[in-house]
Amino acid sequence: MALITLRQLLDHAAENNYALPAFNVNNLEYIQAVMRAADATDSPVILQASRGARAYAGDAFLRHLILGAAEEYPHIPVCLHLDHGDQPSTCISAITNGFTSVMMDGSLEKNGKTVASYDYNVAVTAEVVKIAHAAGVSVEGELGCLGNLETGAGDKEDGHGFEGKLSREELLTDPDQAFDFVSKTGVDALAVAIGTSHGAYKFTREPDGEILSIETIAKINRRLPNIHLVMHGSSSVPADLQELFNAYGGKMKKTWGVPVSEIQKAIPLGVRKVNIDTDLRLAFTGEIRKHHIEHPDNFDPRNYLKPAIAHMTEVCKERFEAFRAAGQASNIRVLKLQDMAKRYAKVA
Ligand SMILES: O=C(CO)COP(=O)(O)O
Ligand SMILES: O=C[C@H](O)COP(=O)(O)O
Ligand SMILES: [Zn+2]
Ligand SMILES: [Zn+2]
Repeated sequence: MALITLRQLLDHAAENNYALPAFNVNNLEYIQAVMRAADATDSPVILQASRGARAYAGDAFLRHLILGAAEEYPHIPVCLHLDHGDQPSTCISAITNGFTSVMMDGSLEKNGKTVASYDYNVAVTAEVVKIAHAAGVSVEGELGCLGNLETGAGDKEDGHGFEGKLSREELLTDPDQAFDFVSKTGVDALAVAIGTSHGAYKFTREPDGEILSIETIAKINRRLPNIHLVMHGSSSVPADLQELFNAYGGKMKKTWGVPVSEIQKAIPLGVRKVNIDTDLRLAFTGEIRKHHIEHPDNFDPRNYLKPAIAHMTEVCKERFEAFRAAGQASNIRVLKLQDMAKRYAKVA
C-alpha cells in the first residue's frame, strides 16, 4: 500500500475529533511495536524519524523498513514523517527519500541553538511548503520555543534547544502570530510551545496550568479553528516506566511528563498529532535491563528484544486508545501523493 500523507491523516482526525500519536522510530523493533499496536487497535500510523534516526539507521533502511510495515499491514495507513528538519535541504532530502511529510522547524536557526527571528522562520517554512506541496508532501511548522516554564530554559536533552533563558511570554506561542504564520506559510500542521520539552525531565512536579498551558492551545484554537495543532515533548513518562528502569540498575531522578488526561483535554481544542519518543525509549531500555539482570547467561538478542517490543506495543496501544485513534484505520482510503499535489495546486 502507498504511504499516506500527514495532511490526509490529520484532516480525518479533525473530522472525527481524535488525535494521532506520532512515534519516533529508529530501528526494526520500534516499527514492529507500533505496527502491532496499530493492527490490534485498527489505528492509523505516523512513524517519524529525526535527523538522529536518519543518521543512525540510514534513509534506505528506514524507507524499506517502513515500506515493509506497509506491505505486512496493508489495511493500516502509514505516514513517514521527518521530525525537526533543521533547514530546507534536510526536508528536501527527506522528500527525495520517500518521506510523505516533513517538519521544517524554523523556530531555531539551523545550529539548533539560537532562537530564530520570526521572519527567518516564515521564510524557511514557506520555502519548504512550496517545494513539498508541489510533490503532494505535507509540512509541519513550529512557532514558539519549546522550553520549561518552571525554569525558562530550552530543552537540550536531544541536542536541540535554545541556550539561555526566556520569559513565560516568550516561551508560549502567541495566537495572533500563529494566525499570521499559518497564512504566510500555508503549513498543514503547526507545532506550538505550551511548556512541554523533549526528554524525560519535563516537570519537577505533577503539571498544572502554570507549567503546562493547555489554555494557550485553547487561545490558538479560537484564533485558528481549522489548523491542525501538534504537541511535541508529549511523552507521559509514567511512574511505572520510571520504576521499571530504576528497578534494574537504571538511574533516573523522579520526574513528571505530560499526563494523558491533559492531552485528552487538548484534543477537542484542535490537537491532532502528539509526539512520543521518550516513553518508547523507557519501555525498550527498561525491559532490556530487566532481561539482562534476570538472565545473565543469555546472549541471544532476540530473547531480550521480544519483551522490549512487547512493552513498547502496550504503550502504543494505550496511546492509540486514549487519543481515540483506535478503530479509525479501516475508515481511511489512502490518497496518492499526485492527488494531494493536485489539491494543493487548486487552492494555491
Ligand atoms: O517531541 C518529540 C519528538 O519530536 C518527542 O517528545 P518526548 O521526548 O516527550 O517523547
Ligand atoms: O526531537 C526529539 C526526538 O525525541 C528525537 O530525538 P533524537 O534526535 O535523539 O532522535
Ligand atoms: Zn523546535
Ligand atoms: Zn519534537
